[in-house]
Amino acid sequence: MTLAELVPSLGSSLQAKLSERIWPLDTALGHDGDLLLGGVPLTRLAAQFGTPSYLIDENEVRRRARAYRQAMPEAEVAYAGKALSCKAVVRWIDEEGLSLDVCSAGELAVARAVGFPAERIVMHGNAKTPDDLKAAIGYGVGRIVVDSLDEIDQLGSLARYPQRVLVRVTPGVDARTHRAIATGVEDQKFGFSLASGAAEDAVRHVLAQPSLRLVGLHCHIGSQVTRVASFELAARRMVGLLAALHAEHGLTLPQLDLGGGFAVPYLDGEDEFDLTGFANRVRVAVHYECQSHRLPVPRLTIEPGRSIVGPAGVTLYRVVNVKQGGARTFVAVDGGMSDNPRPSLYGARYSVRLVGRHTRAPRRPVTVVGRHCEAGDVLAADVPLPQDIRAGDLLAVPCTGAYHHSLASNYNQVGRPPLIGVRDGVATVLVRGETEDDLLARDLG
Ligand SMILES: Cc1ncc(COP(=O)(O)O)c(C=O)c1O
Ligand SMILES: N[C@@H](CCCC[NH3+])C(=O)O
Repeated sequence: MTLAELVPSLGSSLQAKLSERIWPLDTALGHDGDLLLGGVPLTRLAAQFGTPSYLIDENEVRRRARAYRQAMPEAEVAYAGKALSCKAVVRWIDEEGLSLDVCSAGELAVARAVGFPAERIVMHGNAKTPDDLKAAIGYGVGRIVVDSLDEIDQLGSLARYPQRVLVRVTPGVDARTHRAIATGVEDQKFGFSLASGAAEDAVRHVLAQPSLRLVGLHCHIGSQVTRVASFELAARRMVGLLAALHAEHGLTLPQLDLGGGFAVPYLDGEDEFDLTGFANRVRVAVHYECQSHRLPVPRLTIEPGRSIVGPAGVTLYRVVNVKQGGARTFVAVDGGMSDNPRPSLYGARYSVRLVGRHTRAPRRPVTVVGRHCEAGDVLAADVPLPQDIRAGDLLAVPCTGAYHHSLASNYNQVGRPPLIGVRDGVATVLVRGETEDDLLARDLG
């Protein structure tokens, strides 16, 4: 069963729902080609907040958070804040009873600002700075996931017993995702290799630090992972390591964190991740392996980021011009790689929809490009849009809630767009957009 089928919609709408599954569940068709997100017309949001704007549907985020808890009630679900971190979203996550994965003092500061319970915070990072570690210790975060021998030494001298830690392990599992976001394979910067014995060395190193208390192991095989079998394999290998540590040190580690990485569909027709299948197969694999090694079953943690917030987000753009260039028609919008670098980084593909007017014009493939000074600033190649698309039209891009706001830049001195929350017909500015004054204020000349 997929996440969309697991939990019924929280909100209700009298309007017709969109059949495409890439929009938040409550997205409704409005008048004259408008769409309603969280009960608010997109044309009204564009008029009120300008474009580009990031929109996030609060009910969709909450629904997804609940679906994870429901699919794995025995596990801890820690939202990965790197996907989208701001006070409101972190507050929703807290209210839904999830834990939180942070990977910098900055992400922790957001959690602290809303009083997120420290014991439900896990800190990650392959190169945590002394400031990151001090912030984590200062707030008393529940667990720190150590990722290098240097870090273990440093944390050992900064922390007071019992600072709980997990060791990040690279299990040697190829999750068959984009190379830049595949983190379970050998020969890369994250974690300690299982195959080489580095993970067991790291455990010995932690055990030698009197201020640290080892409570478990962690792995994260990558992001936008579609294959449940990859998670299952990683889980088996991790239990194998728990068993080896039990044999060598007599250690019974109570926690096993299997990371995040659950894929979401970006294009209509792409499959939803099989969340129930994942939960069942991983549960069975862990129980089976534990039984065969005569180990107690550890408490599992999973860390979904993208799959909690990605499909809850929509970005609005205004068309600036339409140009025939060689073989292609370019539709240039008022945003681009500064608000969405994913196409340039990962070759990510998106669907684009004209909003706010009806047209009978046939659709033809166009290339939606941004405003930045790079030929590679393409937001969506070969997407069908009506032939009469023109300057001033409003475009909406779904599935932009994860790794858009958090990856945004100020390239070409462009201010980052606002983040607008929508829920039950009400829109709220969650993070205001950056102005030229904001950018100039940091420039001390
Ligand atoms: C340690 C860790 N946990 C969780 C995540 C969240 O991944 P995703 O957003 O793909 O669920 C990441 C990012 O890939 C990560 O590095
Ligand atoms: N930024 C990546 C995901 C990184 C996951 C974090 N480890 C993306 O947009 O797909």
